[in-house]
Amino acid sequence: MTVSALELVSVTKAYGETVAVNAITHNFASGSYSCLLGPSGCGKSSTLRMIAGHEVVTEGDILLGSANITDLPPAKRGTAMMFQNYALFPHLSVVDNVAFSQKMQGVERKTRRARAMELLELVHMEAYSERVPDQLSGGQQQRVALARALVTEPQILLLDEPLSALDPFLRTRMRAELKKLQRELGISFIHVTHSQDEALALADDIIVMNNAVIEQSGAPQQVFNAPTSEFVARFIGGHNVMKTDAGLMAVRTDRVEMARSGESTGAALSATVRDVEFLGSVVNISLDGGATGDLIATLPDSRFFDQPVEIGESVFLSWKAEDAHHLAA
Ligand SMILES: Nc1ncnc2c1ncn2[C@@H]1O[C@H](COP(=O)(O)OP(=O)(O)OP(=O)(O)O)[C@@H](O)[C@H]1O
Repeated sequence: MTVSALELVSVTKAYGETVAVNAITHNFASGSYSCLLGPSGCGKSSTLRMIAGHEVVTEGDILLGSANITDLPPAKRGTAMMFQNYALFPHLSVVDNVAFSQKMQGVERKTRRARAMELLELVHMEAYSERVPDQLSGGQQQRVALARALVTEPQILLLDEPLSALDPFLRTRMRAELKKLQRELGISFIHVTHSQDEALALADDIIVMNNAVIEQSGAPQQVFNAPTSEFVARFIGGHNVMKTDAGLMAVRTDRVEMARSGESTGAALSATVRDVEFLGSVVNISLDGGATGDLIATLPDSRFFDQPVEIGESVFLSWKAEDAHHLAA
């Protein structure tokens, strides 16, 4: 199967007066894992639902390869959606849940059950085929929902907060399984999340949304290392946003060097230790940077404990010029 790229061209969604998505343009590369990342209400689910065909596009176009799919019904688009609550039919067995869409297409029973069993094997759920959803754990229900979405052989799988119903341990495990599945199938996954960690761990391409627009997109390392706006620097986490004479700047908290007062450094800033938080492998030191604002220095635990600082102590902070990035306000 050839997998096409998906393109959003100036796509807008308005619900009456509310503009949920405002003229966004983005190219999702074929066979890539993309995460739509942003806070609640930024328009990511509306974007996903328009791609799926569950929501009418107010303006703009959605192109899949050379086809304009903007106005096609969901089943004719080459996309499939996996919902947050999995939306399994409670009275149908696992295998019948997975085979359901083929039944609707008139595929004969034996063929559709065989195909459903193939998909259940793919997600390691073949042993549970005759159970009903209530007899499965959250993680198992999610696997069945995945199999059900994939049975239609979509070019693009759309996932709306697929991991949010799982406990933290299972979430990390399923995250790895989603990524592996996407790699094996070679189709595109577009995954909506408000979790920075999830997006950084999974995505080839992160699309950060805020207030109905795309603030920044790119590879995880690129977005994390060089946020271009204050919003992205704060939302992606791990950054200090500093007020300087040259405007707002971002520096990763783990790129801040800390020296004690009196030591000779090319210090950029003096600051006072406000708090020390031990996080296992690293220690976060909260600092009062005066007019520059509050900062955090993240040190490896061994470095911190070699020369621990006390709350109230004065320190000098510095960083390499290339680690500081100008931010749009
Ligand atoms: N059916 C609807 N009718 C009216 N307004 C809506 C509707 N669906 C969403 N909205 C509004 O559109 C905006 C974007 O909503 P959307 O669900 O796309 O955001 P989101 O980023 O996915 O948020 P969340 O993470 O909370 O699901 C919000 O202001 C929301 O209140």
